[in-house]
This record gives sequence, structure tokens and C-alpha cells, in this order.
Amino acid sequence: MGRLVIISNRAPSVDGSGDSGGLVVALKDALAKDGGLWIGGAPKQTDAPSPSLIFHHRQDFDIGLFELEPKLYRDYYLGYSNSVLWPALHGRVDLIDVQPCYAAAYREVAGRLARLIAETVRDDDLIWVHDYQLIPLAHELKALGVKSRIGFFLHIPLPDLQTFKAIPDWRDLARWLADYDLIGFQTRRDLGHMINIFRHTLRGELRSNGNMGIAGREVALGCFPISINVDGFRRLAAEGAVNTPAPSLPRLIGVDRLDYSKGLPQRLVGYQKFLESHAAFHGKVSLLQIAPPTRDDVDAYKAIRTELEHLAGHINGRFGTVDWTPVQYIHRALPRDELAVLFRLSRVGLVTPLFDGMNLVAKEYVAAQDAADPGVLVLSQFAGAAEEMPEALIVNPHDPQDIAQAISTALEMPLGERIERHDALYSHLQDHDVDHWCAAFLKRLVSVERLDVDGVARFPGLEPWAQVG
Ligand SMILES: O=P(O)(O)OC[C@H]1O[C@@H](O)[C@H](O)[C@@H](O)[C@@H]1O
Repeated sequence: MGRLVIISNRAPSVDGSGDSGGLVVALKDALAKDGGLWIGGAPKQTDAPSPSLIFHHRQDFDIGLFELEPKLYRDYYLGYSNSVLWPALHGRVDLIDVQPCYAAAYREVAGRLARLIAETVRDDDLIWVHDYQLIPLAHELKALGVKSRIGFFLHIPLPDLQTFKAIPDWRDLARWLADYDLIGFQTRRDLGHMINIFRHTLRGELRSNGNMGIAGREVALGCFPISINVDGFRRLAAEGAVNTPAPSLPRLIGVDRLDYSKGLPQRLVGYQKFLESHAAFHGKVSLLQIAPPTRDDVDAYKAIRTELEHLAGHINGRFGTVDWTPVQYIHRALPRDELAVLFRLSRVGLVTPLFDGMNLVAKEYVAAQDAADPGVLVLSQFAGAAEEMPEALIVNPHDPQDIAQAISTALEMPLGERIERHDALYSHLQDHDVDHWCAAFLKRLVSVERLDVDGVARFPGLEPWAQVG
């Protein structure tokens, strides 16, 4: 039986430190099952990259690191990945920065990485590629004769066809995506966009089994909403809260990387509107916004930071008193256990991105609550999480009045209604935690029929994966 091989731009740490959140938690168990391998970028760049993967053996799985030169990395990561694809796929075509060296670096990295991977994978390995930084990988691997099944999961949104076409290389991207055996999306929204893009670009035909026929082969598509370790996060919050005093005022909380897709200025403007129209709450509520820095070297990120800091200062200057600071703003990351407790002790969770693949903060906020006295989640209609969390207060993040209204509804919501909404949200999460996500994707990847090229279904005997979870 083959191994599970995960490939992502960032690799987990080689010593297991910092494993507590995100993708590593999600994939660790599946990887540990049969001696899995995780291939990802080395944390540092070098002028003399190693000509092969650098392997590290961890107790639970192996890690293979690839190295890149600083300029190539910049053009591939800050450039094409985060100055072209990230804004475009988040619908911010106005922020796309097209430079010829970016696209070339993006392809170069995928090509180089494919050569390193081809040296180590076997036909019966199951390859799972993650996210927008590595879209051309299946194409490159197949060109090198790699016969493993290859799945891809897009963690961020896929926009509609017109927006997608704003990317200069949109045809290539569509073709590269069509080289995967299975493509997974966070939402039905994104899945629908992919079907439309394949139809328009590659004359793809939707089959009755949900796959698409493209140029003589089938590409399986599916919706697999990512999640968190629900029980673990609930325990972290409950245990940590035991010795933490409750805040003196009911608190609203927001936790987001300082990214323009997160709708942070719009959120503050909504809060400002709320304060304008609810004088009774002056001095009686506060907003804690934690916004750790990210991709600081990209201009669009510098601009959003300036805008947010200006707004926070403006609101505090306008409404604050000697005893009351309406907005507390923290521009650094806090440890996960501290965040869990802050979520539990906050009356309202504000998750109002302008466009988001999923948004796990929404799920963490719900998991962290005390079921007997839960807080209320205010959630953007454009977060992928909104498809699964209709019992949140759903808002339009572009409409400050809507945000203001939701804040006041949340603060005034009776206990019975808070419990009812939380119960519904929490029980859905319990049935759809991160293990469920991982198992569902792998089960589907294993079951993909590969009748391509020579008309023969390849790679039988991978059934054990279908039992994950
Ligand atoms: O650029 P960074 O810091 O590696 O972050 C990338 C990640 O950012 C996260 O916000 C996205 O949800 C992931 O999909 C993405 O891969």
C-alpha cells in the first residue's frame, strides 16, 4: 500500500513544535497511519539550494523540505502567489500586480518541485497538494511520468468566471487544475464557479456523477468544508477560562490576519455606526481586534494596516473617555490557548470578511463557547463558513448599518435564543470536525476511477484509505 504524500508551500516544523493549529492537526493522523510524507518549503531561502529534498524523520511522519533562492522565492511567493493569485481569487482584481518575472517564477518552482518529488514518489502513493501556491504541480508531475493519484484542495475561494479571467494566465491555470484527479473546494459556491470555468475554458462536460469530462479524461470535483478539532478547542477554552477573570465590560472580539480580504476597516466602520446610534452602550462595551501582521512586504498589506490603525485611533478619539477605550487593537499573534479563552469570554464574535474560503475563526469562536451561556457569532455572508452556519447572525460586510444592527441584536439577544443558536451550530461542528474533512477528501480521492489514457482503471488496492475516519 502506498503512502500519503502531502505537498504544501509551508512545511510543518521538523521537531513538531507549533503543531497545535491548522493543517498539521488536520492531517497528522492520516499521515501517521502508514508512514506518510509531507513535502514543503524550507523555512529559509539559500543561494545554493539543495539539489534534492532534505528529509527529516519525525515520530509521526517524514518531512521533505525543498529550498529556493531568495529572489525566486520572492517572485513565486510574494509575487505570483500573493500579488496575483491571492487578490484575484479573493475578487480584488484592482490589487493584482502583474510582473512577467512572477509568472515565470511560479512555473519554475512547480517544475523544480515536481522533479524533486518524482525522485521519491511511487505509483501507489496518494498525493495531496494544498492550495493556490502550487496549482501547476499535477501538470508537471504527469509530464515527468508520475502515475500516482493526485488530489488538490483549494483552501481559498475560487471566484466567478469573469473575475478569474482577470488573471493573465487564466487559461493555463484552468488547464493545470484539470490535470488533477480530484479537486476539492470549501463551498458549493466555489465548486459551481469551477464547473463554469471548466465549461467555458476547456469545454468541460458535467457528468451525472458530478465529475467533469475534459479532453477525454474525467476530473472529480467535490465540496469538502475544512474544520477544526472541535472537542480539543472547546477543552482548551473551558480549561483556560477557569482561572481567567471575565472582562469588566461585555466584549466583542475579532481575530484576523491583517489582510484586505478580512473586511477589517468595514468592521470598524460598522462598530462606529453602532456607537453613533446606541449611546446607551457608550462605556458599556468594547471591541478587541487582534490582527497579526502578514506578508508585510506587499504594498497592499501596508496600506490596510495604515487604514485600520487610523480608524481605530479615530473611533477611540471620538468616543473614548478617560475610563473607556472603545477599540483595543493588538497587532501581533497571540498563543492559541489564550485566543481560545478570549473567545469564550467574549459576548460577540465578529467574523466579517469580504470574501473568504472558509474562515476557521468562526468555527473556533463557536467551539470555545460555554454552552450554558454562549456568545453570538456575527458572520459575513461571503465567508465560506456561512454555508454551514446559518444560525449565526449573517451580515453583509460591505454595509456598516447591517453590521451595527447585528452588533446590537447580538448584545441584546436573550439567553434562550443564544443557547438555541449555539446548540445548532455546535452540533453541526461536532459531526463535521477536521477528521471528517480529511477522511472525506481521501475517501473520494481513493475512489476516483482513472480510466484515462489507456482506458484501464489504475491503482487498485488503495482501499485502506477509504477507512480513514
Ligand atoms: O502566506 P502564508 O502566511 O503561508 O499563508 C497562506 C495561507 O493563508 C491562510 O489564510 C489561508 O487560509 C491558506 O489557504 C493559505 O495557504
